[in-house]
Amino acid sequence: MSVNDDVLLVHGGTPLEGEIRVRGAKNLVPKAMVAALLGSEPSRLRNVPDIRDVRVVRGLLQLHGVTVRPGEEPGELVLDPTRVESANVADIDAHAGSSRIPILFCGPLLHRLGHAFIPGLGGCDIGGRPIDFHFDVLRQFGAVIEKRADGQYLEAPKGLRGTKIRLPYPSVGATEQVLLTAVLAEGVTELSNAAVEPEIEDLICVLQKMGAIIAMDTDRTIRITGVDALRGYNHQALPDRLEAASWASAALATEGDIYVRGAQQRSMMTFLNTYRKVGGAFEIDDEGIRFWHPGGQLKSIALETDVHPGFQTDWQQPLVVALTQATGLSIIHETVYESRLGFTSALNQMGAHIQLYRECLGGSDCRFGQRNFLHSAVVSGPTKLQGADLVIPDLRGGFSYLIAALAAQGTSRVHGIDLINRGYENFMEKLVDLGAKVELPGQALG
Ligand SMILES: CC(=O)N[C@H]1[C@@H](OP(=O)(O)OP(=O)(O)OC[C@H]2O[C@@H](n3ccc(=O)[nH]c3=O)[C@H](O)[C@@H]2O)O[C@H](CO)[C@@H](O)[C@@H]1O
Ligand SMILES: C=C(OP(=O)(O)O)C(=O)O
Repeated sequence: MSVNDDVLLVHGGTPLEGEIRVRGAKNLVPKAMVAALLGSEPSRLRNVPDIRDVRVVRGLLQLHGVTVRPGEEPGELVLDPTRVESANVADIDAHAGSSRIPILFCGPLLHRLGHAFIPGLGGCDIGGRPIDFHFDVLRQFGAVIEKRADGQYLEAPKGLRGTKIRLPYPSVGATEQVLLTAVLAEGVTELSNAAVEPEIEDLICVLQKMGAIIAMDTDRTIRITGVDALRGYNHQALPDRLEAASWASAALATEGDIYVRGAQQRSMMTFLNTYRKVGGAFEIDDEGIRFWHPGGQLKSIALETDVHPGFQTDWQQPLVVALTQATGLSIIHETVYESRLGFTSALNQMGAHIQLYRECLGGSDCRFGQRNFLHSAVVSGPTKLQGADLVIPDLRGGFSYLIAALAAQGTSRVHGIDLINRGYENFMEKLVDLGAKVELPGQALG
């Protein structure tokens, strides 16, 4: 995509109507691809979306000697890790790209090669995003970590041994780090205060198919019994509940009606409850979920993001755009990332009334109270939005700006749209299919 392609003109005021499809989850697929590194034979992953985070991990795996090729059905990848030991790894930095995933190569590479090099990480700029939990748990397994100018170098001189770990916070990435390391470690690992997001359960399903022994208790404890070797897997990735919720929020904000094929009730229950409280309508069938604005006024709500089964933080930004159209004061308390509300200043430029606070507004005190982070918001609505010049700050913030521009009167210029390709497959085609009036300057869409 050239620099000029990275701007989208959005002519707002048209409800989004029609059907789109979501495929495998951005927060599962790249991790399942990394899991293939642990196997002694090829794995098949189905329902793989064509998004940048998948391409980045594909490049990293290939660099490590994994052959990745399309399978028989569309969206299927076959990952063959049988030649990892003979790979000559070079130029890893160039492939790290914008994703968080390279950190999850640690355990699998330590098992296979006895060493690993992890370059700087990407991912959304929505808080400090430290990786201290990852390195703490790897040390507990027996890894030795050396910080170098261009990244982290790891070795496991005595191999990796099962251990008892308690996470300070139920981090998704650190839980996955433990899973991907413990399955081939010697002995039993007991992880408490683990994250239990649906994508983690799906990763556990992948690992169990490979031959791992993993038990999940009801109290955030996961017990992994290390095994000597793992096979390949054949797995259909769970659908992207975060993308599905983004389109649901778009339907609400634009007074539209969108059938999201692939959306699943089970992984979206908390979102669906909130959607209903706001006044959004939905109807669930075996193939997907239809989301629509039923007419009348939307209702303001108090919303707190949290780890699963709480309200997922990645659902927050798109829903906030819809809340600018709700009557009264909505309160948002972001408890997962300290800086995930900065995107609201552009919404204010468009006519929204959103005030940020350092205090924990809403139900509970969180890690960010008293620490000077603007992590609570009060949204006062409804407000008419006007088109504006917008610069995309991060993945979900970017999609939120698209929704705001579509809900607004007039034309917006949305800069930096390529970032949205990191987690939304074919989003421009989907917008066109839903009747959005969008154009890439100098090019026809749809
Ligand atoms: C690729 C992927 O799956 N990304 C998801 C994953 O990110 P990711 O796995 O990076 O998020 P985590 O759950 O680890 O982060 C949650 C919190 O823990 C903190 N933390 C995390 C690790 C660490 O070593 N130290 C530390 O302090 C973070 O700063 C953050 O405040 O889960 C997030 C929370 O559901 C989602 O928003 C992201 O979309
Ligand atoms: C924060 C997100 O992703 P990542 O962890 O990949 O930056 C996201 O998907 O909203």
